[in-house]
Amino acid sequence: MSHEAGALHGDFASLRPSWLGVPEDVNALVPDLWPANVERAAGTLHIGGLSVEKLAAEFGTPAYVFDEDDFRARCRAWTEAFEGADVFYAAKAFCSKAVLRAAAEEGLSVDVCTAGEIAVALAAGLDPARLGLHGNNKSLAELHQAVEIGIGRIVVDSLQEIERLDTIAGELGRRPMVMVRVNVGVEAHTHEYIATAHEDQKFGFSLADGDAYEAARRVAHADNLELLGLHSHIGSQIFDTAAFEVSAARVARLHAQLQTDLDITLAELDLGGGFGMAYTTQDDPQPPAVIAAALRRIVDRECAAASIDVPRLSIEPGRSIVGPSTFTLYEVGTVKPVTLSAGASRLYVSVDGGISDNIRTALYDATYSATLASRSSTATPALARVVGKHCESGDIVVKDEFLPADIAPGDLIAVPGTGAYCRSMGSNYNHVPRPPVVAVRNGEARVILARETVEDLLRLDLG
Ligand SMILES: Cc1ncc(COP(=O)(O)O)c(C=O)c1O
Ligand SMILES: N[C@@H](CCCC[NH3+])C(=O)O
Repeated sequence: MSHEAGALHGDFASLRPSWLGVPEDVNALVPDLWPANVERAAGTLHIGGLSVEKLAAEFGTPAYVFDEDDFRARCRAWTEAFEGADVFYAAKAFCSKAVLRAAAEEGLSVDVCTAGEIAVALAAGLDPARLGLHGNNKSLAELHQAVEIGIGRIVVDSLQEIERLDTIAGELGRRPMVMVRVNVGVEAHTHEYIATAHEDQKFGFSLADGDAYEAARRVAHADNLELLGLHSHIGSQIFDTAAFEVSAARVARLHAQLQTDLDITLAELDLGGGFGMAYTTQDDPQPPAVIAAALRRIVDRECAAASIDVPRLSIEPGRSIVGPSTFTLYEVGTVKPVTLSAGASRLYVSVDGGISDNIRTALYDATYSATLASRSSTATPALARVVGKHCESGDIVVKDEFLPADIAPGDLIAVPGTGAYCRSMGSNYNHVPRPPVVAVRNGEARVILARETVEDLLRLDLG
């Protein structure tokens, strides 16, 4: 069945965002939105030479399809741009043994923020000294474990935590490396829920009211803690280099002030993560080299002004490394044209996943794109919305996209840019089991995170 009639009729322009143009070729893949090894061959989407139909037949849908070489190349792009600095892969973006191991093989350290993420890193065989532990409410057990196994750095987030950590370290006879998370007060241009350095939120110590200074002073004077340096992270999915620059300048100034006032040397300065990636044509991320040059320039300038040595830098990108490396493969179930005002219609394309495998659209109003993956089509582009199978009208995966008007049940569609904060924030709402992650490398596919099953869910239901 074709929905061509009406697809481009009526006042449909008012239904789509201004940046979304009608594509000349609805089968074309917008470069930069797809993992490096994805192409359309004989009509069908392929990754590393494997067709999505073959992947769907072998692993089922929905499935996250991960381009491992793309991920590794992005790891290297950050380590090369930040040569001489430490790059921590932020495991919260996506955490599995294979991915943490790959990051470590490419020379990255790993940022973890719970006992669960620590467990995966240890199970992957990572050296605890290459882990950094974050969190605004780490439990006593988490702090104890971190000190006991010799985690490389613990980023403290409250005065209570400094006391707790000092006590635990004393009891264990250890002296952990500590960083102080500074809230630099930068209003980052991103969704409110993923900005972390405006004043009214839970992370870090305020720079403006002196809390950060006091926290660093207390760590420096604690009996059992070693002050490694300061840490700042202003939020996530940020494109504005100026926001990173202002933040780096502020935290570098505090770094210099503490060195002078307390007559100590702070070995390291961590500038956090949050670098944006492209989800649609409206996103234009800066390459790592540009970001690195801008940040280095600021830190060098501040250190020169204070006549102090430039500290070792570290950063913590998550999304910008793993996000673009993955697409989600769905099967289309039902296709429903919905007539809206002025006679225009929108095609509701329902897929076999939804808010349970990608909550970002609902939670942050995030934008994604999609393509018909199992074949190409000569049909007219129709304004479509990709929705899930959940009992929730906000269950939207892709809010606005042009898909061929002949899209039909049984077709496969692919949504790129789903490597970060999709599987890791997944749920089993409506008892929909979480999809697997299938890694493709050297023309071979393997499951690195298994599909959850209904049996898994029933096992937890004790009656
Ligand atoms: C402390 C910290 N570091 C790193 C990250 C990673 O951010 P992103 O995935 O946006 O690079 C986050 C998440 O925002 C974070 O809270
Ligand atoms: N979960 C958020 C990012 C928060 C990152 C952690 N501080 C997202 O999907 O964009």
